[in-house]
Formats: sequence, C-alpha cells, structure tokens
Amino acid sequence: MDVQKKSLFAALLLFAGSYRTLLIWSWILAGLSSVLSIGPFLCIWLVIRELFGVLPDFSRAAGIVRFGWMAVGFALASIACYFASLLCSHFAAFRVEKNMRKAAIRAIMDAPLGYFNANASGKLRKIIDDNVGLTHAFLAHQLPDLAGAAVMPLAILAVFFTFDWRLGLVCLAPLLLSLVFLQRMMGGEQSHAMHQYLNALETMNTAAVEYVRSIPVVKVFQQTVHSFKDFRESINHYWQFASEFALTCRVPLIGFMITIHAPSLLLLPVGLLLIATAPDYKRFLLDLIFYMLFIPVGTTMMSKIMYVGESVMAAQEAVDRMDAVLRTQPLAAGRRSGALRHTGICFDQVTFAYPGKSEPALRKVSLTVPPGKTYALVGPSGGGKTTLASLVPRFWDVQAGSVKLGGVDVRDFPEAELLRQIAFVFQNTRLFKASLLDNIRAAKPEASRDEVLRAAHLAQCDDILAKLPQGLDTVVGRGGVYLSGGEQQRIALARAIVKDAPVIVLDEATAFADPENEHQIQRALTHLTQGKTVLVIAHRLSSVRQVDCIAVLQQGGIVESGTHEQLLSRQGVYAGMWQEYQTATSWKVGRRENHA
Ligand SMILES: Nc1ncnc2c1ncn2[C@@H]1O[C@H](COP(=O)(O)OP(=O)(O)OP(=O)(O)O)[C@@H](O)[C@H]1O
Repeated sequence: MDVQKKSLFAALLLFAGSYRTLLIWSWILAGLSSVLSIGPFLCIWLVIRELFGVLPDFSRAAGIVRFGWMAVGFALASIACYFASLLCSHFAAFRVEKNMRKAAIRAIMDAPLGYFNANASGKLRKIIDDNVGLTHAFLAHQLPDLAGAAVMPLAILAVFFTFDWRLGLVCLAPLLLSLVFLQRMMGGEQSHAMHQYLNALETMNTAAVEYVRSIPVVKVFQQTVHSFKDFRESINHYWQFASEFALTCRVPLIGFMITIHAPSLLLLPVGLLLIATAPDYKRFLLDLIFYMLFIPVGTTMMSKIMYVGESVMAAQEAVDRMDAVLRTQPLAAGRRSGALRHTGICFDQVTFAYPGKSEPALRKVSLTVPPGKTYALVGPSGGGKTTLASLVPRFWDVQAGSVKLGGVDVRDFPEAELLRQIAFVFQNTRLFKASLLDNIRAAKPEASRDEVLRAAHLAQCDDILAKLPQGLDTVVGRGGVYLSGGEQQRIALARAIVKDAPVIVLDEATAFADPENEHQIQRALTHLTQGKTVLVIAHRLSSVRQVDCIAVLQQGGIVESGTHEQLLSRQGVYAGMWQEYQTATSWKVGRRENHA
C-alpha cells in the first residue's frame, strides 16, 4: 500500500480499498438526507399558504392533509437516507480500520529491529489504537454529518432567496459573519493547536502508563507521586495547553454563538418594519412565518459545521500520526545466496549515529573476530558495546564503513538468511505467553520435543522444568507462573542452543543472575558457544578472562584490545577496570567476613 503523506480524504479512500464505493454512497445519501430534511418546512409553508387563502373558513383548506402527509414523507425519506448513509459509513469504517491496522502491522514487521528499542511496544500499540479508533469514529459518525454540512449551505441558500430576498438577507448576513469567528477558532495558528493538543495528550497518556507500571517501585522505595516528574509535568503541560487553547477560543466562540442565533432575533423586528411596505401583506406574513420556522435549520447547520470542522482536524491529525508509523523505512534487503565461506565477523571503520542524533555512538571502529573465536566487549557504560554488537544482526545499518559476516557485507544478506546465522541473547530476555516448549523452539519451530528437552538440559533448565506443574508444557505468565530473571535467561539460552546458529551475540547474559543462577548460566554458555564465533558484552570481568580477545570500548571507539594478560601488562584502561572490579569483589567479601 502506498504510504506517502496524504490528505485526510485521499487516505480514507486509500484505506477503504474495495469499500470505497460504500464511502461514496455514504456521502451521497447523507447529502440527499440533508436536502430532504428541508422538505417538511416547504410543506409547512404550503399549509400556511393554504390556510391564508381560505381565511377565515378553514374547512375549505382541503390541501393541508395532503401537505401534512408530504411533510411526513419527506421526514421519513430523510431519516431513511441518513440511516442508510450511517450503515454504509459504518461498514466502510470497519474496513478502513482493518486496513489501517494491517498496514501498520506490516510496517512494524518490516521495520529495522532497532526501531523497537526507540518505540516501546506499549507506545506503538497506543499510537495505533488511538489513531485508528479516532479515524473509525470520524468515518462512522461524523462523515455523514460532514457530507450534510457540505450540501446543506447550498440548499439553505436557495431556500433563503426563493421566497423573499430581503428576509433571506437578514438570515444570511449573520451566518456569513459567523464564518469569520469560525475561521478565528479553527484556521491559521489554531489548526496547528490541534497537533500540539494531541501531542500533549499522547505525552500525558504515555507518562500515565509509565507511572502505573512503576507503582511497585514507588511503593518499595516509598516515593510519592511527586517523584514522578515526567507524569506531573505532562499533566501540567496538558492542563496549561488545554486552558490556553480554551481561552483563545473564548471571544470567537461567543461571537460565533451570537451570530448563528442572531437571525432568530432580527427576523421579527425587521419583518415588522418591512410589512408596512409590502404590496401583499398576507403573502409577506406567510413568508415571515416560514423564515422564522426555518431559521433554526441554518443555526443547527452552522453548529454542525463547527463540530465537524473540529473532527476533521482531529481525524487529519490521526491519519498523519499513522502515516509516521507507516513511513518507517525498512532496511533494504540483499539478495546474496549460498553457503557462508566462514563465520568470522569483521567491523571495518564503522561509524554509526542513532536516528535523529548528530553525535555518533561509534566512530571508525575496526575489529575482526576470527571464525570459532570468542571476543568480549567491555568498557564503561555508554561506551558503545551494545550498539556495536547490534550492528551484526542489522538492528541498524552503519553510516560509514561496513560490518561483514563470513567476508560478506551484512547488508547483502536477505534478512531471514542473516538472522538464521546469528543467535542473539538479549539483555532483557522476553518470554512469550506460551508454553516453555513453544518459547524454546521459537527460534526453530520444526525442532522436536526431544531436541528441546536436550537444549533445556544443556542450558541447565532441568530444575526449572522439575518445579513447574506441567514441566515443558507449562504456560509462562498464566496461573501465577513466573520465572526469575536468571531463569528466564537460561530459557533464552536453551532457545539459542536449539537454534544452533554458527554466530552467537550475547548481550549481558548474566545481568539479572544471582550467584547460583550465574554459575548455571556460565555452564549453559559453555555448551552454547562451543565451536561458535562469539561476540559477548560483559560487565563482570571475571566471566571474560578466558576469552580469545577483549576489546575495550570507550566513547564510541576501541581504546585497547588483547587477551586478559596482555591488557593487564599494558597497564591501561582495562588494567584499571580490573583493579576496580577486584577491589569491589574483595570489599564485598570483607564485609561478609566482618559480619560473620
Ligand atoms: N536507541 C538509542 N537511541 C539513541 N541513542 C542511543 C540508543 N541506544 C544507545 N544510545 C546511545 O549510544 C551510546 C552508546 O550506547 P550503548 O548502549 O551502545 O553503550 P553500552 O556500552 O552498551 O552501555 P551499557 O553498558 O550501559 O549498556 C550512548 O551514548 C547511548 O546514550
């Protein structure tokens, strides 16, 4: 589907797909309903004319019953058309909603993996749900009103000038003036305000979700609501914006309300002035009564235009926001096929900055991990370790230099082919709400139960399976079944073992582990990494002492590399980190001994 930025109606027609005819029928029927709704008023005019003609003997007014029935007929036809229009708009709205959701899911599926770091799943879900919901409501409910508001002015204008142009002018002039106030409320700067309003609302909603998620932390640390600066600030910002917006609308709204009701006030005095000059006062009186009965239709129309105008602004904004999701650029997929010559990784003069950031996270980084070797990335927080590792499975593409796997630029692989070569163990392991069996074989759906059990055994998961009610078939997250961080990581390692990829990227594999879990995770890692090319990010320096090479990353560049011993003898950054690590460890032991 073409996802260029579009006007509201072009976007709605595009998303309606084969239901676009229904959309058009909805507009036609709504317009027809508006025109028909004028019919009863014309019938009333005919009834009054008939009564005036037979005055004072009303028994001779034979036509009034016929006109009465005609009025009922017009009213029923108008209601029927409106109902049919709503039916069409609802069907079309459901189709548009479905297509928008499908397009959004497709865009998200094709987005680079790194996109999900910047856009949390909850935030994405909210953007899609809110904006699709807004568009649906606009289409189903306000679109027929919009079609009516577009046709009605012409019909009303024709009626105004059919009977008495002077009375028509009295009705029309204030309504035209009301458009000036409407423009001040919704045009120019104010149309931008809707964008800011929805931004403020979105920020407040996101902050609210974050706040609710963090309530356990608030309770544990006995903080108050004021500690949630972001949430409080977002409420204040929303409140301030909404009140300022309401205040700027105060004068134009009052002007608008006065002018749309002014014809009702003006008609009688102006009519009484004009009646003296009318050649046929009976006819003039008839017209005056008609205009007095008819003018509320004009007032209602103007109110509808105001509300529909607001909904159009909101719907346009919703479509624009969905566009931003749909315009997420997928990474260009390569076409390379055939077996890899080797599984070595090579970073060659890699420079990379995150989208929207001017400062690069990596500058001219070069590192070669030979096939079958284990290299560790260490260094201070924010040095660029995770960023460098995430370039191998193409979470992002480099801006300069290249990342090669088996001598081939990772951009030349088809996405699925590249990901088949790599097992990536994330910092925060996520398990699906599914059985452990399905969680482990997510990486290789065709894996047999025995294969999964073997991997679980190698990943030191036997104790986890033993304590769960249905072992491997236990559904995580259901019926109070939760796993600790370390246990989840062992399940993730089983998943990586099942995948049996030649390249392993480990991001903080022992981050959440307690000493017992860490020991088991280390044993699982030994099985996972045997004979593989491994890139491991580690904070616990003890876990990487034995690796083939350690690269120290600081401020986006490699400042040192070599084996543990080589780096210690160099007395540089690593030696300093090792010293600090050892001091920290012995300090903990010392404290324990003091307490003992
Ligand atoms: N998604 C992102 N968007 C923008 N900037 C980011 C993103 N992720 C990381 N950065 C920035 O890139 C730089 C490198 O971060 P990275 O996470 O790679 O460091 P790290 O060495 O892995 O740190 P840590 O040990 O704390 O995980 C930091 O300045 C960080 O703020």
